[in-house]
Amino acid sequence: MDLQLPPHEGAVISVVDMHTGGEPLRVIVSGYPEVRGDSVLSKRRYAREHLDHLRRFLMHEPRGHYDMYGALIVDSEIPEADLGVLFMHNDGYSTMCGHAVIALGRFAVDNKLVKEPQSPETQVNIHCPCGLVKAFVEYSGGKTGGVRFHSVPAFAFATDVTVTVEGFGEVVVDVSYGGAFYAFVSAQRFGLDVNKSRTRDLVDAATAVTKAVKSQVKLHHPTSDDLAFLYGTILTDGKDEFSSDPTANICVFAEAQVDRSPTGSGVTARVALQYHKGLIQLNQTRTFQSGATGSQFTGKAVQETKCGGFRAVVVEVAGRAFYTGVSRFVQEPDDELAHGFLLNHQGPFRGS
Ligand SMILES: O=C(O)[C@H]1NCC[C@@H]1O
Repeated sequence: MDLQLPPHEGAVISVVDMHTGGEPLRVIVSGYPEVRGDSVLSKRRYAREHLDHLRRFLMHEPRGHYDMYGALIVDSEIPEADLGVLFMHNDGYSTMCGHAVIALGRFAVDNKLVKEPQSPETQVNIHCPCGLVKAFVEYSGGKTGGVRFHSVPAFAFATDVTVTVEGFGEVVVDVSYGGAFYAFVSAQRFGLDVNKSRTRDLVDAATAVTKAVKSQVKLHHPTSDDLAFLYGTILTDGKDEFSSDPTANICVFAEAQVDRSPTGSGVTARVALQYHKGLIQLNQTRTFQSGATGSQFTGKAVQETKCGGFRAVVVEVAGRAFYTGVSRFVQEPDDELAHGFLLNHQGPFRGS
């Protein structure tokens, strides 16, 4: 059967779907209008202000779902970048996304966005809103495989901060930056287990922490105010001391969105925190496991550096991404739900 597109209005948007450790990545390959701006950060602002209907069209139902994630490839103003990217989720636009970098590394090599692929690894420089991230993609016999990346300087922003969390009282959290800011706290503080508790309970606790930190801790980033916001909360199993055993965490980000992967930017921030506390040394590789799916990334601090006045580290994160499909999305003129809506099991219907 020769599949035809139905009669539609507006652009046809083509995507390639992938996943990294279970976390989806919808890579937008054509159909988007020009994203204006003279930097990746200003393009992020432009997309938020002028093109947000397209994010909802692709991320929300009926084409996406509550926990969908996307990447829009854009031009970068940095000469050494092979590509620029904007990240999108259920509520807006992120500044860093490790699971997406792992998938995009493969995508870039497979789709010849880099010059000549090299074996055993091809370097892909991806300009994310937080800065230049270097991905190293396994490449052999014409096939791409696992990906490791070096993120932007990561640093512990504040440790042992007491916040008052609705429903839980005073909670002590750490705040760390790995291209995006996260609050970290052991799930045990809420009587929960990141591997065994109901996802809904983990989401409720993490969301309450996010709300508290957002209102009670003022964040700042040395290079741009656009980076100074709390992206989410990561509940951990509390096993921060170095060990060859995996340590589990679950990341709840954006609007109570649950990462299926161990969270590349979260692993970056968590390694920076562990390094800051003297719990891990340079080049000690730790395995991080998703409490949601059991999928794993590895992470290690590879170099000391600075970010403004913060002592920072370059963190290497490694994982594997897979392709799941290719789609072309359209909108029929008489479809009242075509613009996208969100439904989760806890809240009311939210049309967009
Ligand atoms: O791997 C990561 O860094 C991302 N996954 C979804 C939330 C984060 O952006």
